[in-house]
Amino acid sequence: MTEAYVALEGGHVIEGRGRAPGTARGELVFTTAYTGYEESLTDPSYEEQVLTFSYPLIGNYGVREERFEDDRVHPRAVLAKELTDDVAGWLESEGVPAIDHLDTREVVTEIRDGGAMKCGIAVGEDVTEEDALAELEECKTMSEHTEIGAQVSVDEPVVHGADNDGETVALVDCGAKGSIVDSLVARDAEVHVLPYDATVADVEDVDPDVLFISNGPGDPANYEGAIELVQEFVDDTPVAGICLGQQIVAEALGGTTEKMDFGHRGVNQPVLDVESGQVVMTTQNHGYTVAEPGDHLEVTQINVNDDTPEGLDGIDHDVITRQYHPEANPGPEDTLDFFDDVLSMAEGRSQRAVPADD
Ligand SMILES: NC(=O)CC[C@H](N)C(=O)O
Repeated sequence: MTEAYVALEGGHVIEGRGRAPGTARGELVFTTAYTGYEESLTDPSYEEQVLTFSYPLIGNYGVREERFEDDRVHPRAVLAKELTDDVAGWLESEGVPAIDHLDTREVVTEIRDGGAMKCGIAVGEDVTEEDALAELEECKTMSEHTEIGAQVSVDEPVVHGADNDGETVALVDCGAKGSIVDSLVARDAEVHVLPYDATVADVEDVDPDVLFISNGPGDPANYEGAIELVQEFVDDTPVAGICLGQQIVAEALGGTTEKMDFGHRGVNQPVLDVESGQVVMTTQNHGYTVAEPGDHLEVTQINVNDDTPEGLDGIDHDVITRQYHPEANPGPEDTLDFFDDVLSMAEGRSQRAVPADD
């Protein structure tokens, strides 16, 4: 039988059943999502993390490419109570180690008590606990991955919806989920996906109606280029952001971010809209949060469980951001209208920029 070990920060080693071979290391996190494993596993925001599914059976409806958010699996390794052969085979073909038949309640409890932590993974015929511990030894914290944007971003600009007549969006790709592009294109936007380190001139070339900062992995402080773009354009161009995008916008406009203990990952996180009093169910996947919004941003939505900021509006600029994932995939579609709000804000800019003929 294949050996399989997870070495947790502090040296505790958990044993399971090997489902896809290899060694790996990363930040150990868990998601409570009970559906949408294909979307989660292809979400670039999981780059450099090891993903534990707390839901006990993963893979019961197969693996289909049309549900992928990107063209590869992003977590470094996958842990679950039970993985189907479909998912295990997919992970093996992607070279991503996978382990099941371990006590995921124990893993989740360790993370809840100790916070998201480093881990080492070893799966294979001849691997030992020491191999997993050696991986743990080499593991970096998320904020030490200073070049993580380069691992997940496009290298060159890519245009989607070139024939659309709607607003022009410059989407800074810090690891964008495909569904963000799809949600904008479906609303008639022309979306210019730009590398995470796009320059001011690159954005000026697009002359966007809105500058949109995507989701993405790692510490928002490591995206200096995107932070500068927001500072450069916010006076004249509406700005939107999702997840990492909200954190980058806050950093750019005088707010601060901080690491959470174990973050929010799942598809039923309740969010309160402060003004309307309405609660929506949201998809989340983040380990950092906005700590202070600063003087230029107002918190419009909060997480019902822990009051962390879930939505920000510009006080003196056209800015809207969300900490959760309005594009769903996986998860509930309660908040898709965020994209309508972003494009209405952009329309205001395009009307200002193009004076009426009459
Ligand atoms: N999904 C995301 O954009 C994640 C944002 C950031 N990397 C975090 O962990 O908080």
